[in-house]
Amino acid sequence: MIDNQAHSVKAYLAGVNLDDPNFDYSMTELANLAEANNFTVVGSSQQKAENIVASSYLGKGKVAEIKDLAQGLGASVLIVNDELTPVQIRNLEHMTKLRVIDRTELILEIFSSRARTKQAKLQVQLARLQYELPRLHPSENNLDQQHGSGGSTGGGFANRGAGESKLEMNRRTIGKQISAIKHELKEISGQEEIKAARRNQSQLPKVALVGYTNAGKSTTMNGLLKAFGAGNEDKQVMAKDMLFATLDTSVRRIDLDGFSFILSDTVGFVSKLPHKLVDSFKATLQEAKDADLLINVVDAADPNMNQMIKTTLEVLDEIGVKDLPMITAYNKADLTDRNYPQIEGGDLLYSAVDSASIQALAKLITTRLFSNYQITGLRLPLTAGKDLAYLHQHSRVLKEDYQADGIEVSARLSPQDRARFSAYQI
Ligand SMILES: Nc1nc2c(ncn2[C@@H]2O[C@H](COP(=O)(O)OP(=O)(O)OP(=O)(O)O)[C@@H](O)[C@H]2O)c(=O)[nH]1
Ligand SMILES: [Mg+2]
Repeated sequence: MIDNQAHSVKAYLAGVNLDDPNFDYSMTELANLAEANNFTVVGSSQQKAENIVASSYLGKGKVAEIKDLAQGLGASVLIVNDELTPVQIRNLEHMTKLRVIDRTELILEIFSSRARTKQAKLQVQLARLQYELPRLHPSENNLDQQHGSGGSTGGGFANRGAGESKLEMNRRTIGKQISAIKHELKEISGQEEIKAARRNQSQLPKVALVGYTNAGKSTTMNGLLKAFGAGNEDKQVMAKDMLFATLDTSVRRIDLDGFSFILSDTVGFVSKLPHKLVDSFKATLQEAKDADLLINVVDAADPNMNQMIKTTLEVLDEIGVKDLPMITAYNKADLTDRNYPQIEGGDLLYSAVDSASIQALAKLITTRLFSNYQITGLRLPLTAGKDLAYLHQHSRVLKEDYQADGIEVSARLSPQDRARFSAYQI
């Protein structure tokens, strides 16, 4: 565990640049992640190279240079821009005399400190244990370390045998914890009420807010809820100026004029999001996979906007979201000098805290989701209670009139539902 809550610890950053055009941006991100973890970033170095050095990530000369610079600036921690092997971390710590933290551990740590619900906590714990498992080392008393009570016990040759059996025990314990958590997560997602809620939700079109962390997804959800919350206006989600404020998925029904859909808000993205983390957040990200329309919320006031868009598209690809219709929603226009709200092509420049913007977003969603829906008149037999219930769940029923020979209904129907009820059309 990274323990820097009591006072801000000074950290030095380092990264290997393998001729990556986005390298500078990834270092900016690393600094933001470090600061989100309460570190004070005092300096940063990069090494241009063709390969990562297998034993120590950075080359020897660079390590010596960083050691001097970091010490001169009073840093006690070195944060590196990639996920390192256990050997690389140990060697770097040995060579620099600094505590070395890699990008994955940094992100895991932020997720740990933000997790509030049981599901989020279990998902983070799972990712953390999976990260730690291959990093157990015979010379380290890892489980003690995990509970914050000790560091390396520095196993020499003499206690190697004891160390190895301890290692086996630690591996077994972590392995058991991993299966227990997987089991518990499965149970949570299998709970009947959640399943029932999903079934109900699946009747209406689904829209998912996705995007880079801190772009304004939750604020956008709150704006739509406030204006069109269908009686759930007070079910606002948490929006906050920090990385990864949201770690769960919230799902709400939105009733626009004549149209309804299900809106979800979920965890934000960052580049090089650790695979294990993406993997353990599968359930949370499911909503985005099931969506009929994605709203990619972008911070239009951030100079790195284009890289953030690229990052979001990469993460979506990684979680298997492909070829879904998408609106790019350029948020925080109030922090730019441009006029808003403004619809351009299929996209929107807006501010999530501006009500005219929220109306424009709603209109755009309507156009994209419901353009081929039509108001349809039906006459159902009086015995068609099931059909009527279906219509209420799947569409917006605008009129329902009981007459002697049947129920006259007017509803806004998708092409599929128009075909389904064609026999009853009037
Ligand atoms: N000025 C301005 N600030 C905004 C706007 N939209 C959101 N914010 C602020 O941006 C910060 C992040 O907003 P959130 O809605 O929490 O962002 P998010 O995308 O849900 O972030 P994560 O859940 O952390 O990934 C908050 O401080 C919001 O108040 C906007 O249109 N204008
Ligand atoms: Mg959020």
